[in-house]
Amino acid sequence: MQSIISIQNVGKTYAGGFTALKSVDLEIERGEIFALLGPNGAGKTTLISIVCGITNPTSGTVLADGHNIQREFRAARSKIGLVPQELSTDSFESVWNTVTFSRGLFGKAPNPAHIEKILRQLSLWDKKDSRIMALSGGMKRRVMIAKALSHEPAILFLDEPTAGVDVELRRDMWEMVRGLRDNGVTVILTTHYIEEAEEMADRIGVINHGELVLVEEKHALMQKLGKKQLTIHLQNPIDTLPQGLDAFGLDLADEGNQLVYTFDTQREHTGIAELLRALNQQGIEFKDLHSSESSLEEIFVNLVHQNQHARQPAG
Ligand SMILES: Nc1ncnc2c1ncn2[C@@H]1O[C@H](COP(=O)(O)OP(=O)(O)OP(=O)(O)O)[C@@H](O)[C@H]1O
Repeated sequence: MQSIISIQNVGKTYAGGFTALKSVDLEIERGEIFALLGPNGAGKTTLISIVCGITNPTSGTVLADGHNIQREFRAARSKIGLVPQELSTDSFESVWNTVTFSRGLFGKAPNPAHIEKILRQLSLWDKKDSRIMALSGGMKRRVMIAKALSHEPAILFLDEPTAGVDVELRRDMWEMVRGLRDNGVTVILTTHYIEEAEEMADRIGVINHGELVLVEEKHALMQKLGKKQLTIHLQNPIDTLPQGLDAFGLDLADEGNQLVYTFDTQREHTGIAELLRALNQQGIEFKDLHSSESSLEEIFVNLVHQNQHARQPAG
């Protein structure tokens, strides 16, 4: 099946000569939640702005549901809802009028039932007659989402949707995004909260210095790059590691009370059985074992770090 968004060879050099995107290729599948991660200034907003037709690329093409964003702007844009990073809604208008007006901008016939549905979904129904400027920051953010959904887009972009919102609203928004996906909407979000990507995304793309350094299904990514650690709590502390355990690359922790064994989740044999046998042979007794998996956050930090090292000139 054709991807809902096709980004081919997209590059962007700003007027001042700064290259924010090099040559990005990315296919977004219909109905997925795709999280775009990257440090500040990596090029996430630039990429989103190009896909939404707000910024022109210096090279390459973008198709939204088969429509070229530059040559067929109206058709392509009508497929897209965008919730920008900055809250720009601060008017005297009511919530209802604001959201209804947004729909009209896309040339869609009025549909009060649809507007009511999204306001209810976003817990804004009882605020429908309130002026935007009288709402809290969290409520304003919900209005931004309602506006983006007003014309029934097939694709929703959320640029940092939960920056600065409280935990409750964040959870509500995750719930809402999942609901949208269940209704067939494709969601692309950027976030600095790795937890958010870990919780929500089907696939993850990592962008760094204007390059897409990785695109992977979330579980595969965690499987592939994740490391597991086994912590062995010893019966009696030891000062040094016996030579017989050299092959395992163990670390001594907690003043000799713990041994930490790190292994790749990808490997067929974890080596745990051998390690436990070796401990037994060395007469090292333990009272507890505890294993943990690296989080997406650790994986992400490693990736961005590696990428930075790779970019530094040798010498
Ligand atoms: N209009 C512009 N003119 C010149 N440079 C720009 C312009 N807009 C963005 N940039 C630069 O392009 C780079 C990428 O910016 P962009 O906003 O896309 O990053 P981002 O990944 O969204 O960052 P953040 O996480 O901080 O939002 C930055 O170095 C930024 O300074």
